[in-house]
Amino acid sequence: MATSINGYYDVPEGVDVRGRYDADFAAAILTAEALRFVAELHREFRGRVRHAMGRRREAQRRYDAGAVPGFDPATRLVREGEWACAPVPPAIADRTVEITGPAERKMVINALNSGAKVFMADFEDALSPSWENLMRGQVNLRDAVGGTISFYDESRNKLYKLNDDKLATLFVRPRGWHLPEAHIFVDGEPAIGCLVDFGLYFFHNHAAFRATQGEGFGPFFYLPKMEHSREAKIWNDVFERSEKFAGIEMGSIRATVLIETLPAVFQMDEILYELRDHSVGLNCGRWDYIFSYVKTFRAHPDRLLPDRVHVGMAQHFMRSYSDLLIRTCHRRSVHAIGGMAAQIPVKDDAAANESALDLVRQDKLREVRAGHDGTWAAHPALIPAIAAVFAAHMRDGAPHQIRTADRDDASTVSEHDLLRPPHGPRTLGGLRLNTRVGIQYLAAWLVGTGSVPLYNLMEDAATAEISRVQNWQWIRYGVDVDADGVAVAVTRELFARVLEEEMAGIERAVGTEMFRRGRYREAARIFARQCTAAELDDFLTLDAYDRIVVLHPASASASASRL
Ligand SMILES: CC(=O)SCCNC(=O)CCNC(=O)[C@H](O)C(C)(C)COP(=O)(O)OP(=O)(O)OC[C@H]1O[C@@H](n2cnc3c(N)ncnc32)[C@H](O)[C@@H]1OP(=O)(O)O
Ligand SMILES: O=CC(=O)O
Ligand SMILES: [Mg+2]
Repeated sequence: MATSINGYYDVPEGVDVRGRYDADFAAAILTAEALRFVAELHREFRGRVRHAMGRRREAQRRYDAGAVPGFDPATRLVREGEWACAPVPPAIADRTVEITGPAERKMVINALNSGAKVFMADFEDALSPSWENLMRGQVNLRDAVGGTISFYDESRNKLYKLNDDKLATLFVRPRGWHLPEAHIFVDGEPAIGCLVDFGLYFFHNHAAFRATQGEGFGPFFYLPKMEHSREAKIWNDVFERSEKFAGIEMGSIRATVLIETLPAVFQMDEILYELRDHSVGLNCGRWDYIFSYVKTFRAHPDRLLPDRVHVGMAQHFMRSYSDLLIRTCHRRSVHAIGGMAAQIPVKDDAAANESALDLVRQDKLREVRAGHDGTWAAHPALIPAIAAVFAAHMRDGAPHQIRTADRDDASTVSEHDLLRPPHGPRTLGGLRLNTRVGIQYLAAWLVGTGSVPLYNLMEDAATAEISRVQNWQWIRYGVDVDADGVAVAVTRELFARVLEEEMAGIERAVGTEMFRRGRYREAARIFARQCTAAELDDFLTLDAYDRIVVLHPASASASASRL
């Protein structure tokens, strides 16, 4: 039932919705019952989330004082013990190609029709978390699960709707634990963002999903940016609480955790253990992982990164991470999913397009040979090539390699392997590229677009973070970069000049009118402040979040407090 009173959302006790009123949101998503469910999750788990965020800060203080992350002696028995996660549900035994993308209407339809086995609808790296994007995303997913989603593109006179068969199975990625939702207040504080994403989606879709997609299981989730198994335990308890609420069997909800922070690589067994009844594996979130390496070691000038383009999966620390992840997952009977190659189709240059495709194929070949059970695709046009590589190289023609690639050789991967600094050149070109990309990404994010094509690569929040923290690191330690054969120290002055020149370059490239209408100057100010801050900010998107918060009524406070 539509739940509005004179253009206001009908909210339960203690809940205040400060986002724009929209009759569709009120009718389809922000019902009093759904908001009550979200508020109950928030109330039950806020203390533990706050504690977990505090423990993150404590750990970072230890790293800042010279410590390095490592395996926890207290949980040795979990790592060494023989146990397995619950069996993989049949509906997702085959996850060889998973397409990802923001929960935007046309993209949701295209992704579900894409031929991929799974579609991960993203409220995280690929989505700018504005009120409109989040709520429209929820409406889109509800229509997708209900099978009614369609979209009419006027400019093309084209109607988008779901295929009759072979749709991808839906996973949803809520935001990380650190982000608040400033448009929904519970008991006077902003709601925990990921519990809003999870709670609204679960409330409206669990029954339909299990009936039409999950073959009795589900809904399915991807869980981002965790740093410790205590955070996985919170998710596990959120799932159990939700299953009880819905009256469905324990273990119905399933989730794949992204291992995309450096501390988490030492917690993979522990994370799977906490989620053992709800787990369907781990994923190599390589871009946030690189970002996290810099952030974790922000006080360690002996661990500086080379140019972003050189920090690939062939670096020793990245290969070790992927190998250990595969071994850990297969030992616990779940999928080890690969990551995202950054290359996307090049539209107007056949040769460049072929080389991009070739780089994607090489990346996927490395993954399937290493033992990954599936991988990510950023764009539908990449799916046939990726699927072909996996089909040709999966061991024994099975839908996964859980039992055929044990990777016991990776049991020797050590702390030293996982932490070994990457090598490669640092160049002025790298500083320029970081700056150009970081500003353009942030400008897009501020106007509501969370994933963009830039210089023929996919850029999202995770890749933009690398640009930001790498610049910060180089400025902070005044590193020498190669400028056409001459060593030049990166100073604030050099960065200021680079920024000015890159802004001029962006203006030339996008045109004066677009530059004026876009939020490039604001993006440059935020990016510059972050790159030159005395202390490295935790997240670019947390700092910039207040700038996309639009409250109704306007009298409400515009500032989201930190969790
Ligand atoms: C680090 C990480 O977290 S990775 C995971 C998060 N990142 C992502 O999910 C990125 C997903 N990919 C994308 O957003 C886009 O592909 C981009 C931004 C990289 C490229 O976008 P564009 O250059 O605009 O794509 P392009 O114009 O080639 O799109 C062509 C068609 O493919 C569709 N398409 C492109 N990417 C996707 C996708 N990921 N899912 C569904 N459809 C897609 C477009 O909707 C478009 O459809 P149309 O022809 O019906 O209009
Ligand atoms: O979320 C994925 C990543 O690479 O980051
Ligand atoms: Mg990520």
